[in-house]
Amino acid sequence: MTTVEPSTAPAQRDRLLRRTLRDPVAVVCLAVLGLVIAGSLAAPLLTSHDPARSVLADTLAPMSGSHPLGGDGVGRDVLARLLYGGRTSLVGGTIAVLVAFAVGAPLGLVSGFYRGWFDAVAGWIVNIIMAVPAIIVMLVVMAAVSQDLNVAMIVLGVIMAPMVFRLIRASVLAVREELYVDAARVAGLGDARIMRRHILPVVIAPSVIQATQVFALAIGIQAGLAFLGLGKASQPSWGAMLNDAFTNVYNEPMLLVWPGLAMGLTILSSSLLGNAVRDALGVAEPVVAKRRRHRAKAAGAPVADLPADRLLTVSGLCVAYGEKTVVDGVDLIVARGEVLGLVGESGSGKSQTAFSVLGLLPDQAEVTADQLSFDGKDLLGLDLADLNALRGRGIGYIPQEPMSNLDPCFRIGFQLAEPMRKHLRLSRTEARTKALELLARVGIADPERVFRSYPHQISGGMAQRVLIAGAVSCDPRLLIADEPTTALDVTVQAEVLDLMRSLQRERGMGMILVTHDFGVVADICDRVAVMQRGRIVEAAPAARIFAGPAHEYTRMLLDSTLEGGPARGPLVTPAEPVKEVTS
Ligand SMILES: Nc1ncnc2c1ncn2[C@@H]1O[C@H](COP(=O)(O)OP(=O)(O)OP(=O)(O)O)[C@@H](O)[C@H]1O
Repeated sequence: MTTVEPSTAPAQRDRLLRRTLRDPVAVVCLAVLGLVIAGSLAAPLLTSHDPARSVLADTLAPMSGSHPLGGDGVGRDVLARLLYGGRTSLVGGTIAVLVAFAVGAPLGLVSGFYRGWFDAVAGWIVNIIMAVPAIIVMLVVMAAVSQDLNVAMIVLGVIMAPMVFRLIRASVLAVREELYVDAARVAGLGDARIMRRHILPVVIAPSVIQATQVFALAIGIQAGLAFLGLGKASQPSWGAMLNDAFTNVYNEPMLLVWPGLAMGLTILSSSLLGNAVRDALGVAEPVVAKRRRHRAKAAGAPVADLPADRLLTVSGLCVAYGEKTVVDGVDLIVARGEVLGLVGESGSGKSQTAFSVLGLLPDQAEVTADQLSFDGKDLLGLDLADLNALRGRGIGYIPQEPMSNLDPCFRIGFQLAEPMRKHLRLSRTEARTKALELLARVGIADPERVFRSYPHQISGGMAQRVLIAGAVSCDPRLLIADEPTTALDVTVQAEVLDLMRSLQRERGMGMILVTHDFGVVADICDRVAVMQRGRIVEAAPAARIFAGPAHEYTRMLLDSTLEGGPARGPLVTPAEPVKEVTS
């Protein structure tokens, strides 16, 4: 097995920066924020005026060489107040973010991870803080403790900590139930290690967006307080500038423009930058790209040498999570129009293999392969954009849980039409027509109604038909179906399998059917690869497997299916592969 060096934190940061900088919106936002930060840091160099000093003669002074943006209502230089006011806003926003995360993040992590009495007490305290009217508390603190706007920002940070707490707690709760976290526990990893490896990476992306929101909100609230006249007179701020500008709005309307513009641009840029960073974090690190880069250095078999009918070639595929190898040197081939059953007990690595082909594994997965090619294209050389174009168009995917794979917020029609508009460049009307045809094709009696429905308004069987329609909508050459019938009623299972088989024949698609059920294999598969503990132990035409399985593990799986008996425990056999005999 070829191994990939675990990526270092600086390398991850570099990758994140590079990905963020690929987004033009992020670049503009960074430029605006950079200007605001540079302007406020360089304020003493850019202006010689004291932002708090009034000169009667400069009251509402027009723009001039000595006052590039003029004077305000009490004769202070507007440019100086704008630049120094930026400092107040940026420092205030940063204080609020730091306090909110310093209080909310550890509490959220511990509460979500350990639950129990700590979670109950923390939840109770958080509810109390959230019930307190924030603005009144800040007014009281400013009146009783200090007029400094930074003190108000500390209070604001504490008041916003519950938002951070709830977000982080919810993220931790979502991930702590995952099987792989249980596996890490069972493997004897300590809590700190599990948190660092499995929990923190999940929490970072939502935290980034939350931090930018808290920052933007804090700047707005700070300006609001200053607008109300709070804060020290010696502390210039954009809010105080707005206050002065309103007093003189009829005489000098431009006074409103500068602080308004500075505030608007800063708040907008930090929010949009948060979205861009979140997107960059959310785009799965090119697990596949990792693998590709790795492979690019190695001499893989030239894709051009593959037989013309070969659709997918997987050779020497390995997937590891830290010390744990979950796919260990898997070789698979799928010919055009062929249905390959990938069979094995739960946890044998079937889904991980399928997700490797789709490039859908999480960041933590270390993936390597001697070869991974699809339809004559070396998947190892594709960048993320090409891979995205390939998913849907080249490779379709049918998941196990139909309901959780449909977004409850959008109508079925929208969810079906959107990929077609993107991949096939169809107009809204064309995509609608095609979606309705597809719904009819997958056996939905009233396509119009289902098209207009939300996911909760249809049954599980219908939802799976919708997902099948979606998977074939962009005419993929390979369909990967991960236990597509497991979540369905027995009576619906056979219909869905029939549907998949007829669609596959009619469109000549290759298919990988991930299943643990030999009954399903018998129904639909041409060839079978049997997986045990991350390895293919036997691969052969389906008829040959049914006639006489060569590997003991295959025999055991087959027996348990045919007997219809209770599931047996895992069979401990040497995972020695039985080589495929090509027919
Ligand atoms: N993110 C992860 N981190 C660590 N281990 C993981 C992760 N995801 C999956 N695994 C582990 O990889 C192994 C293979 O999982 P996989 O989902 O491929 O099994 P499967 O054969 O498809 O089983 P099932 O039929 O139950 O889905 C399992 O032991 C699983 O716990």
